[in-house]
Amino acid sequence: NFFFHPLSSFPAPFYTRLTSLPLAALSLLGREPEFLHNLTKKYPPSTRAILITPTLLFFPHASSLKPIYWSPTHNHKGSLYGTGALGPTSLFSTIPAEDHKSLRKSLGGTHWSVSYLKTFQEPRIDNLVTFFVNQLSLLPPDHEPFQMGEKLAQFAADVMTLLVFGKPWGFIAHDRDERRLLSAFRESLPMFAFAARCNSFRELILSSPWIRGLIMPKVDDKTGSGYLASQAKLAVAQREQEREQGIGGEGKMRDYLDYTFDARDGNGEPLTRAQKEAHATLLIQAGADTTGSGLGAVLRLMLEHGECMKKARREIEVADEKGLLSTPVLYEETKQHLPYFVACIKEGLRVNPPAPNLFGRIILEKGGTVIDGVHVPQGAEVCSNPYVVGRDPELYGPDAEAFEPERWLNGNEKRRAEMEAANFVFSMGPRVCLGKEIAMMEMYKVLPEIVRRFDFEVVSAGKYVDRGGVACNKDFMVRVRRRA
Ligand code: HEM
Repeated sequence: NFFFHPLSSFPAPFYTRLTSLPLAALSLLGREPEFLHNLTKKYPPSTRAILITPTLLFFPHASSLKPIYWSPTHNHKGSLYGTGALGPTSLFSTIPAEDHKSLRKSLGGTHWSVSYLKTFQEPRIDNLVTFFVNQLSLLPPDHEPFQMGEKLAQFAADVMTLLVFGKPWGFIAHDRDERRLLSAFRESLPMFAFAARCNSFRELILSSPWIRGLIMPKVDDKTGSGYLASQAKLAVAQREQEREQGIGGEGKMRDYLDYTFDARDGNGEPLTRAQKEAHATLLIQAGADTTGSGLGAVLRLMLEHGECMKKARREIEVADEKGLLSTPVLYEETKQHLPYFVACIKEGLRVNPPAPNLFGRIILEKGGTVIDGVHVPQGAEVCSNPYVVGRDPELYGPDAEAFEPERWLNGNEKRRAEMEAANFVFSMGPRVCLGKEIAMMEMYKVLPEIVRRFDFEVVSAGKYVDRGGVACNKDFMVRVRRRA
């Protein structure tokens, strides 16, 4: 590793050059994002890439994102995805670029676009926003403080179960983590993140069918991802039956499971049952806790920065006085009439990205390639991380670490366009998050609506904590009071 490895000439602390264990351990402890950020600061700004395991090259600057993630030739995912953490292979865990391209073509489509969402799904999300607000309104003024981050994650989980299966699972109605969907997922992630980074653990231990049998979720589990997989199985079987009987399909309110029946693979064949089930499972896993984390982080940061909250609330009041906002607020209204609130959302996601993970890609080009001015040999695994590139002083300036929504509104237009283009919260390029617009729609609706309706008493400020690549808002405790 020190002398003969093709990546040996890249800068690295001796311990990351020696073994992948330090990074894996830091990830297990939830310290990876800060570690990478601090590591970046230890090298001069001219350092474009750092070796963070003996085989993994990390690019900390925003200028590296386009060459890594937009290149059709490096769309091949890296070993970080090889743990099977999310169950059977899905769009997310499909490694080869070509296979991904064809699966994405079949599962993508206009039903992921903003205009589709506004027409067909926003009214359904409105019902959940109203229900969420009503449930909070029922709390007595002296109620016990509760975990606001959890509440918002439960809202996001209801939205996802509604959009995928046609019915929310009742997270908001029962005020609990139904079937431990969120907590079981969170508990499993650090171990899988460890396995993703620690080459020997993954190759020697996780590849054993016996060990996999022990730790992987099972469809007869009564909770967590195993239960989710069993529900996806059941739902796919039911839809098949309904279609055979001529019920459902066209004309019916369509949810995302329905669209897996329309999807065709590269040969024009329908997806297999397993593919449909894996996709439904993936959408919930990828879209519930991540969106919940983002919702919690934005609200937490706004409350932490009282001036921002004041400004955002004033903006809502002015828009309300002019009669510009519906109840609940529509996506388009937030976009048009609440620019400061939108800036708070962008800034919150930049500072506390919900998925502060390493997104690895393999360089397959013959002779290697050049990324951010450095030559990377063929076969190397490269990655970046939204927490670190979101703090790149070259793009965001000396106050890159501060929460300053104004940066998205004021100043140089060219710089703002560069910031938009370098937004890595949802990744970018051919493997960009499929549900980005759904997540943004949730943010643009439920956050302004609760800020409009409630005062928040922060009992415990809470903090941003990484748990195996998905962050949460730990101990963010509030009391809420309905505003007049
Ligand atoms: C704030 C919330 C969210 C964040 C931060 C987020 C982040 C991401 C990121 C970073 C990726 C790319 C991973 C990679 O390159 O390997 C991704 C992929 C994906 N996300 Fe999201 N996501 C969010 C919400 C959602 C929602 C709501 C859904 C579903 C409706 C969703 C579905 C997916 C899917 C299916 C993929 C795989 C796409 C592909 O590989 O083609 N995500 N997400």
